Amino acid sequence: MTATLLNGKQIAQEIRAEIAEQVRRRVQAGKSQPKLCAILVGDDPASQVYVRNKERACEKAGIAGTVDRLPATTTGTELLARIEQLNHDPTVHGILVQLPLPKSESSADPLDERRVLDAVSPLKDVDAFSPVNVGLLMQGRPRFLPCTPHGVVQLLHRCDRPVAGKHVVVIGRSDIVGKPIASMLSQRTNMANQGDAEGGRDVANATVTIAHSRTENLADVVRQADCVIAAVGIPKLVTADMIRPGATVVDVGINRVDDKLVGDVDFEGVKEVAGAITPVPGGVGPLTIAMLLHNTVKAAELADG
Ligand SMILES: Nc1nc2c(c(=O)[nH]1)N[C@@H](CN(C=O)c1ccc(C(=O)N[C@@H](CCC(=O)O)C(=O)O)cc1)CN2
Ligand SMILES: [Mg+2]
Repeated sequence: MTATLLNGKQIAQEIRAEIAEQVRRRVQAGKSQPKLCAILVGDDPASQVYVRNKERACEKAGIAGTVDRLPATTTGTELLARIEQLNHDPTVHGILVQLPLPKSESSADPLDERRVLDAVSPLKDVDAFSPVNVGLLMQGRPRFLPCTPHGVVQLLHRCDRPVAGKHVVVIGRSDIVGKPIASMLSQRTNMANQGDAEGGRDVANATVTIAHSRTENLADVVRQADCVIAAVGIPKLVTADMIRPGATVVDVGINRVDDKLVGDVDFEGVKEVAGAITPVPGGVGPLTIAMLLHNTVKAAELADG
């Protein structure tokens, strides 16, 4: 069997076109142009590419996008002060701090990721990393959905891969992907809130298992899954023998091995067993940026009152 390819790149393009149209209508109605400010500290090459891609995606969608590029020598106090400025700037609707932050050069005044993310106003927190937004999501009344998990939900929804009543195994328990996707897929209502739900399937009400580095007999656990979501950051961890025939396999991993991009799934082997599979690149990654645009428009709507 050869799996259906879940083309995240194409779905991201569809979503971005929908958002561009939403922004066009919004501005035509006399409302403000949504504005996103990204903060990039240091010179991590991958982060520079992601932030540049966010800037470009904003521009194409009619969203104003700016990037604050700060040196790796920036202190915790300086970064918190910049976030506070943006929190109070009424022209800025969305704020994000690109992760990872560099290893601090100032031991007296370090860049503390938790403190930095906590400082972003929950009403402008388009990454949905603040404790307020995480709490709202856990309670089933999200304000912003975290971008990568929302991308996965959109992918399953738009590719007609229902998970209601099914067993989803999430491999990985990060705050950015594993924990929120497990929460979203197990909730009572569909979390996919971009675009028209018609034609899609219920992406909620799943039975979810979270597996991780301490899980015993990982292969046995994964073999029980109707849908596997791999977000653990270990290249090609998920192999064909771990997959139930016909299962849906979503690869969130982006690992650089010998200058090549490799997912957490052994794509060549698994595609012969799975019912559907995302590639890397071109799977979940492009949806992260599409869902960031969605959240930026939502932040502008919240500011409308
Ligand atoms: N503040 C944030 N930091 C980080 C996030 C985030 O959502 N918010 N996620 C990742 C990085 N990221 C966006 O920031 C991101 C990663 C990958 C892609 C993507 O499109 N990947 C492509 C491959 C691109 C490549 O060649 O590297 C793909 O998978 O097809 C988009 C966004 C960590 N930090
Ligand atoms: Mg991918």
